[in-house]
Amino acid sequence: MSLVLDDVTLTYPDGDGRLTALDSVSLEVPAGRLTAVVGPSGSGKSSLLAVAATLVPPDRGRVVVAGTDTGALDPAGKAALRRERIGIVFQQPNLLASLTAVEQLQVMAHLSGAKPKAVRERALSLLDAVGLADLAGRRPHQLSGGQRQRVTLARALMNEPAVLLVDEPTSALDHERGAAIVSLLAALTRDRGTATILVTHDRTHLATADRTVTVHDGRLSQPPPA
Ligand SMILES: Nc1ncnc2c1ncn2[C@@H]1O[C@H](COP(=O)(O)OP(=O)(O)OP(=O)(O)O)[C@@H](O)[C@H]1O
Repeated sequence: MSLVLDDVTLTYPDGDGRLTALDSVSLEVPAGRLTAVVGPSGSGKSSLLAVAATLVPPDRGRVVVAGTDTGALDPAGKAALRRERIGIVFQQPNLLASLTAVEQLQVMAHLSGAKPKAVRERALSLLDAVGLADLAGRRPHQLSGGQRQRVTLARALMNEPAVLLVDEPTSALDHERGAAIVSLLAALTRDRGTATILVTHDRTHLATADRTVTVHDGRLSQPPPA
């Protein structure tokens, strides 16, 4: 298992008390498999991703990323783990306006100490994998919304993450382009062997996933009926 959440509870301050965003959540995401997470607004989906990304520590329970129990890590250790083992894709493609597509990927490897030529080759090969081989020299304003989201997917894979966390990547896209992004995500998950979580509100994407879990009031439940 590349990502394990074991009996995770997360609360936020709420007036005089605490709001339980995740309630004893356990989830195992194997390498090379796409797990979709669905649930109503406010049910805890983003909180689940934030805990899995080690951005928010749980009140209770364990988060194990690629065999590392993250509870034992200090902030620097968590930052290194995020950099080296976790790829994150947010709802909006947060690309840097002044950089070309290939440069967006190259900056990810800036701290890794890899040789610039090898970094550029990897960046170009990932852009090829997401169907953008011809657009490597374009800046974000010269790309469509779907193309920008493809760049963010390729960028998230730059450091060969074991875990890929993807939050509503299709919310800014029409249905057809959204479906194409999810199919691409499923193919990349299998090809690259990442343990992938996809948060989505679009149930038509679920057929593409290997497994679906539903969050309700911070609790995970079994797959919904098709
Ligand atoms: N930083 C925070 N402080 C306090 N409460 C929070 C915080 N972040 C989220 N919450 C609350 O925790 C619960 C779960 O929120 P979360 O963002 O995880 O839900 P979600 O399923 O991702 O929602 P959406 O689909 O609308 O994005 C909600 O009741 C929300 O109001």
